[in-house]
Amino acid sequence: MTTPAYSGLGPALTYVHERPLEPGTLVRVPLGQREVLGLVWEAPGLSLEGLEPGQARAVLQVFDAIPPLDAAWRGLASFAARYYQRSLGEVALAALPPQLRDLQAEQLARKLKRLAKAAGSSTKGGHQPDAANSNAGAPAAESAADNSAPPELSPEQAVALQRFQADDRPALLFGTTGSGKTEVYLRAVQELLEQDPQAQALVMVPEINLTPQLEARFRERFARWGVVALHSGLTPAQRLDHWLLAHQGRARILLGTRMAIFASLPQLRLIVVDEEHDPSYKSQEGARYSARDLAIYRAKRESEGRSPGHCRVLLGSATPSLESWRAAEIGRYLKLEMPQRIGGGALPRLRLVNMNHQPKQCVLAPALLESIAERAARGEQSMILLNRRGYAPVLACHACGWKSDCPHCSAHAVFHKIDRTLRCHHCGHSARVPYACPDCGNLDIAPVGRGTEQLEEQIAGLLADARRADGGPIRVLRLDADSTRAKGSLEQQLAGMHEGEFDVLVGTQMIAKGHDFRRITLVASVNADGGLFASDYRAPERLFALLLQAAGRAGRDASFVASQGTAVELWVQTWYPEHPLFAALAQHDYPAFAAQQLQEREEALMPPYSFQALVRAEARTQEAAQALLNLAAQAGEALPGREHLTLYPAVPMAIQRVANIERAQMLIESDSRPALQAFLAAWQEQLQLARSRPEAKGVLRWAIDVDPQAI
Ligand SMILES: Nc1ncnc2c1ncn2[C@@H]1O[C@H](COP(=O)(O)OP(=O)(O)OP(=O)(O)O)[C@@H](O)[C@H]1O
Ligand SMILES: [Zn+2]
Repeated sequence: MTTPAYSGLGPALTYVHERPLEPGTLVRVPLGQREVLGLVWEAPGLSLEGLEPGQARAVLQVFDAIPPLDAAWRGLASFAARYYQRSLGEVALAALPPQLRDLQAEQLARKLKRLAKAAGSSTKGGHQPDAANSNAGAPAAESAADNSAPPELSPEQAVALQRFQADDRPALLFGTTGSGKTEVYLRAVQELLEQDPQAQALVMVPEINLTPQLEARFRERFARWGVVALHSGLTPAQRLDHWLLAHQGRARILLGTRMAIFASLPQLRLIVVDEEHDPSYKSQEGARYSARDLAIYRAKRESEGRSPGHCRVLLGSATPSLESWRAAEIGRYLKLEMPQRIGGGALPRLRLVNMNHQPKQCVLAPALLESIAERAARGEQSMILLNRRGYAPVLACHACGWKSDCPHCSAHAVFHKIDRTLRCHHCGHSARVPYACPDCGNLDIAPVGRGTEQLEEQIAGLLADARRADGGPIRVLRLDADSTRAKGSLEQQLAGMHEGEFDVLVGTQMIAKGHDFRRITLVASVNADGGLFASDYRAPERLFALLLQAAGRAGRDASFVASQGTAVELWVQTWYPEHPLFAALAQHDYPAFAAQQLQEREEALMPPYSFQALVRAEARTQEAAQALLNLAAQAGEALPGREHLTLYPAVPMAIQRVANIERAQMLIESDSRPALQAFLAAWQEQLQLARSRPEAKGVLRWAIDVDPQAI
């Protein structure tokens, strides 16, 4: 009984083999005219009696050079498929390294031999696998010696670690920015691996490129145990190597992005989820799983039949998700707190800039600009957050009202001055900036609004006369998805920032995340207001986290701050300085903010007090997309769980058309997770049936998003 790597096939398929195969064994099987990778799955109740010879096809190859995927892993895949409403085959096989699909059994066997040999020759002890070094396949240069001695834990770190180890619940490490959460992760991993010579640890981070320091620290300290990485930036060959090393238990530490939650780790005993609030843990395609939520499930599943705390989870954040925060408040998770920064440094003081009182058209308030210049002159760095890339979000003609809309999407094409293009950030459409207004011929078309490209240009202009500490002109660095497209450029630019090559860092949310900048003393946010009034109920939570995380990049080196005699500040330019969000921000009071948000959510019966799913349909016309959802909703009236659910009418998505495809969505809400789950499982059939109705002609696809993060 195997499930091939293609979705939409429904239940597993039956194959025969001359000898029994253990569940979890990787095989190659025929499927139609093709030969595909499959996984042997348990099929309780399946009987081969009465099966005519030739009715089931034969397994072609058995990958017996590696052990089968274990029961806990299979349990995780089944659960994820069920919970996120996808087929088991899709989830299970998408969780395997893609290159495995193209491999013959003997090729795999050869690869394993090579890996084993590399491991044997690269270190005396034989524990450090060559491929553990993710640096583009370069041979492992580091010796197996433990070359960096861990620092002594701060009292708060020591208490947190001790309490973590004395409990068996999932733990939420609520540690302020710069409180040294990473060191707690490192120590938890170290003590586990020392105490259990087999144990493996999984450490997840939102985006690995953003935290090269974290990766470096794990590699330095734990080289002897084999550290491998798993993320989308690896070559297919590296990904396979790393996966195999983890699967064989030879790499004992796996560092990865959300996809790593599905890695095979037969001796898994600890899962760390750093920056657990980060939206990137939720997949936005295929099975829309939350790696953080699956971490909780996986640890529980791994502990089944063993001691309760056999596999532990450690979530960490200075701004936890409200879901995790609440779980910690009610004792479902263990709450660990580290309110102090390492070195006792202060958190930045909030300075709200009331934009109603600034000179007209001002980009940065004069006082802010002055403060940035003064800091640069003293050798301090500043960081300016603007969560919008490009030069301007739209070009407009003031004569006729023409706007630079994307021809394929219901969205503006963004003006990028660098290459004079209009680029759609939704479908990727790109066109040259027109010389004159395409509608009326007016030559005077102008950018409206501001993106990072423009901010970078303006700041450079505004600070043209200012000087850095060495007397040279101020250097501005811009970091966003555009400036870091080339491989390695993000790492390189970040390194430059760390080394003090730049005075001002301008960028999107990627500059606010996790970085341990040592010389930043000022952080400014220049267009946060959008988040104050957005329609998505998660917008305030996102905005608060973003601002607090951004603020957390400042003043991280207490002795530097003291020696400079400087004031560490968070500047926020806003048209709404009275907004209550800023009062909580001024106090750096996440618990107060969370309490207020949770109260609102409870009153409105929003998650985490209710459970949601979003069904999205894509079609040639908006009518068809909506019709599919509405028809399926009608057909679902009698399904199990329905009485506990609210189905809202289908509506166009916020960006209704992308790449000429119309998109609609329907929100489903319930106060009962099991009811929602039961309904969704049964409802898929109705959605499928609704597709063949004439009203739904032109529907291309639909998908369910359980626990959606954006509505
Ligand atoms: N016990 C310790 N002794 C000395 N320095 C430490 C100790 N623990 C951590 N540090 C240092 O403190 C700094 C901040 O630590 P870290 O980056 O882990 O903070 P964090 O809690 O992850 O913050 P953020 O949430 O902002 O990412 C780092 O430079 C780290 O090397
Ligand atoms: Zn577009």
